[in-house]
Amino acid sequence: MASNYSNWVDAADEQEKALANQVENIAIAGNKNGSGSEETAAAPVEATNSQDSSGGESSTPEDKDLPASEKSLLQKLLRTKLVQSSKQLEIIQKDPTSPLFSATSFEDLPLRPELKKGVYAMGFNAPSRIQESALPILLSEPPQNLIAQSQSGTGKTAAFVLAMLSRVNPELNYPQVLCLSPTYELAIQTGKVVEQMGKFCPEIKVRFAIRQETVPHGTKLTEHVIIGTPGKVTDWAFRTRCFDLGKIAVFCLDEADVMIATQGYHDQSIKIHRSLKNCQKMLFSATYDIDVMRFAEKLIPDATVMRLKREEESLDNIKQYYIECQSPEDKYQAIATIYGFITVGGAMIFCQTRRTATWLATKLVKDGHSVALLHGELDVSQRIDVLNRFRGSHEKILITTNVMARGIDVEQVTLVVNYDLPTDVNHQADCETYLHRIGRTGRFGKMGIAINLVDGPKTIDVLSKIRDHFGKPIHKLNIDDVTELEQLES
Ligand SMILES: Nc1ncnc2c1ncn2[C@@H]1O[C@H](COP(=O)(O)OP(=O)(O)OP(=O)(O)O)[C@@H](O)[C@H]1O
Repeated sequence: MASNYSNWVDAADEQEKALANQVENIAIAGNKNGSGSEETAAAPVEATNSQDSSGGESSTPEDKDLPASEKSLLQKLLRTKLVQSSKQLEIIQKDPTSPLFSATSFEDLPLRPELKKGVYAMGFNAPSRIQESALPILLSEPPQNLIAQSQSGTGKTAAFVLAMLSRVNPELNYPQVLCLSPTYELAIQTGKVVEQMGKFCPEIKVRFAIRQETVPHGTKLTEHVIIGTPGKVTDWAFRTRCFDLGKIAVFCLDEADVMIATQGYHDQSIKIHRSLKNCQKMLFSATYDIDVMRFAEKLIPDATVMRLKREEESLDNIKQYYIECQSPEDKYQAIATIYGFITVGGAMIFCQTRRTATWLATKLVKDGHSVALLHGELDVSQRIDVLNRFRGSHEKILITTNVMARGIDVEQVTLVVNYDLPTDVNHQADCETYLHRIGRTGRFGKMGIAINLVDGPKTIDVLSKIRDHFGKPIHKLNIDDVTELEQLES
């Protein structure tokens, strides 16, 4: 059941090799300056640290070429669909059909007063549906196991962080809670949520088990919570032996489906899972395909399972569009045009390979745009630097690969563009990754827009499969046609 790749990034690498020829064609055809793909792909990635003071708002050559009416219309489309007040959020949370709905308040949940204080300090007024339904199970005595599915951006992280922190006994100075994340960035982000929610529990200490973190030989960890990636956690648990898996009281697998379905993660996660004793287990994700869910249920046979129906998986607050491109040049041109419209929020542009991402970022920078680039090959400090700059809106556009597809929560992302549609190694539609990618926008009830670029029968077929899978419309967006835009807006 597990795929043949040792991890998420390796899987992307393999896809990169498989797609090499296709990328070559894009590069050659898409480069107006006439330089070949190797040259552009290998160009220094100034894109990561572009100091363009325009911040993405300057008048670009594409801006100037566009009719003013068209420009203002797409801007309006983006703006009106994206800005949402806390009043609107309150209304959404009272709508029983919304995944953010809750009948209860945080006061009704069995949370410690310090944790409630932390939640309110984060500006959360009411729990979301997943928080409302998962927390009573996770906080019950005796502890119960849970396999939970909830749409992207609906507050799963807050749910499991509250459960994890509730179970810590700060008087015991050893790791009691273990949370596994598939990527370095996600582990750090979860750690930040732990820090914020645990603000009034200063006695609870957290340790990251991620790349570049080391533990001197013979050390025993005294922190209560470990958040890390499977490789480093395996290393610490079985080689360094700086903590005892047998003493872990809570085990959380975030993005559980990819942890189960990707071979390297699978092997490490299962090895860790096997060494747990008397431990509460919680699995969270926005997606579980049938095989993964079957496996998860076998792994934790006594777990309560919370599943979504297929038609509930994708969120209505994320409007999906596609732009039909005639050629690879056209695809680049579409991005350059869209760039001119991003005056609010931020955008994430997903490419299938590091190479395409690098090529696209380099070309956009050469053409005078300010964009950031993040992929798995950058070193750790570069990755964090790029993400922080993007979070701080220093760059409004992040060009990236699947490494950023899951879990990353950047509130102001209003637009996701699939420069390449997500496909597996067999070039088939990767519906789960699609859902996670578009879920980087439309966080917690905000409106978001996802735009897919298609450039030929193969990609149109992939998009049709994705549309049929989720049963949600993906509208055609003709950025040259103002009337069509007007219709789409309504
Ligand atoms: N009860 C709440 N009230 C208001 N905002 C909330 C609440 N719970 C979570 N949020 C906010 O909603 C955003 C999305 O939450 P979170 O990252 O936990 O979603 P998720 O379900 O884990 O998403 P993903 O599937 O992408 O991992 C975050 O910015 C978080 O701070």
